[in-house]
Amino acid sequence: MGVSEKIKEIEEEMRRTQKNKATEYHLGLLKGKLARLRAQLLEPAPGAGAGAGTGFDVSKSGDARIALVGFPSVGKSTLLSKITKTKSEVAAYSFTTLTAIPGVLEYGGAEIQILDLPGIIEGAAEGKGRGRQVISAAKTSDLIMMVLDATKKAEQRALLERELEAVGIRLNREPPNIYLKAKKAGGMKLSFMSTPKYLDEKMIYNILRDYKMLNCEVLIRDENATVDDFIDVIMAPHRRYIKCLYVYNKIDCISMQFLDQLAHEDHTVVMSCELDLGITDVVDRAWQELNLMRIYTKRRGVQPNFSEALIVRQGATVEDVCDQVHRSLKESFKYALVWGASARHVPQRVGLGHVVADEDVISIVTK
Ligand SMILES: Nc1nc2c(ncn2[C@@H]2O[C@H](COP(=O)(O)OP(=O)(O)OP(=O)(O)O)[C@@H](O)[C@H]2O)c(=O)[nH]1
Ligand SMILES: [K+]
Ligand SMILES: [Mg+2]
Repeated sequence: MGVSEKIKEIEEEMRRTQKNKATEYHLGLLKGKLARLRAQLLEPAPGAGAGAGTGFDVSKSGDARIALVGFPSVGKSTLLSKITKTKSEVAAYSFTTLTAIPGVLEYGGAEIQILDLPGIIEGAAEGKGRGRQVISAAKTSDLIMMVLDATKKAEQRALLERELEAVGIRLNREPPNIYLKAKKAGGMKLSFMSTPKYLDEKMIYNILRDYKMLNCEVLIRDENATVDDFIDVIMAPHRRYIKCLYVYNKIDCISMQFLDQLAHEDHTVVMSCELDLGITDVVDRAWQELNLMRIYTKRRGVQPNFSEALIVRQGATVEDVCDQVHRSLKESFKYALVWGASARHVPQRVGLGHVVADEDVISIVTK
């Protein structure tokens, strides 16, 4: 029996099994098995070369990567052509795009790689169409833009989410607050910060044994942790926690009332590529979700160059900015002058520990 068939069988058994106190442990084990099989599905078979589990052969470039994921003909390629200089073929029929098409979005001196991907359909995670390849490519991104057709049924979003979940992508979530460390000896050591509501010792020991993790240390820090969370922690190398922005396209074809409803959902933006509506909003929101900041450097007496930015993560300090310029810069650092949102007055004289803000201008003074 192939892996896909085994997965189907387990899913079938889970559907048949009634959820109650007596079946809870059995269901927990089935979940664990399912997670292992799904990970296997993504591993290319030995000797298969760059096969099933790998994404498309596009190397990463720029400061971050955004993947456009969605059903066929929702407007992914149309969007790529709007926000980058790359032209990806657009047509009214499904599967117009057959491979990954990279483009570059320039955003105030930052360069973001946008990957236009083939459309995926239900069953993608199990290998339908290019599904697995698309999802593997999505797994390498810093942000998934899930492009949705506003005129289609609301289920499309949940369907896609399920496909991404099935291959270990967790959208807009943090890793579970559970500590797990494999040991060489000493058996299974389990402790809790407070009594968990959805997990008990028996369940955890069962799953650990099933995964042959007979020597390990577990600390459940979150009382709301579930069996799925615990399996995610065991499967950590196969899990990716990625931000997702839901982008509803074709709002030119829906009522104002429905548009208003969509626009108020979390992590959601609406647009019409056809009418050129909301595109800048989509780009701004994507930038926000990436949680990056653009810092412009300025030399004494010279205007800063706003077409080139240093890209740092949210919470970065002047020290991180120095490291971006040059690895040894902080050794000769004396102080920095800062203009912008993080400065109390401009310019503010600051040290290495100063936390910068998006679009700050910084002048570094060395010894
Ligand atoms: N009404 C309307 N049609 C749109 C809009 N944006 C794109 N389209 C149309 O939708 C169709 C599909 O667009 P594509 O960009 O090829 O869609 P895709 O998601 O890349 O499709 P695949 O590559 O086949 O997965 C084309 O006929 C577009 O002209 C929009 O905002 N409104
Ligand atoms: K299309
Ligand atoms: Mg396309």
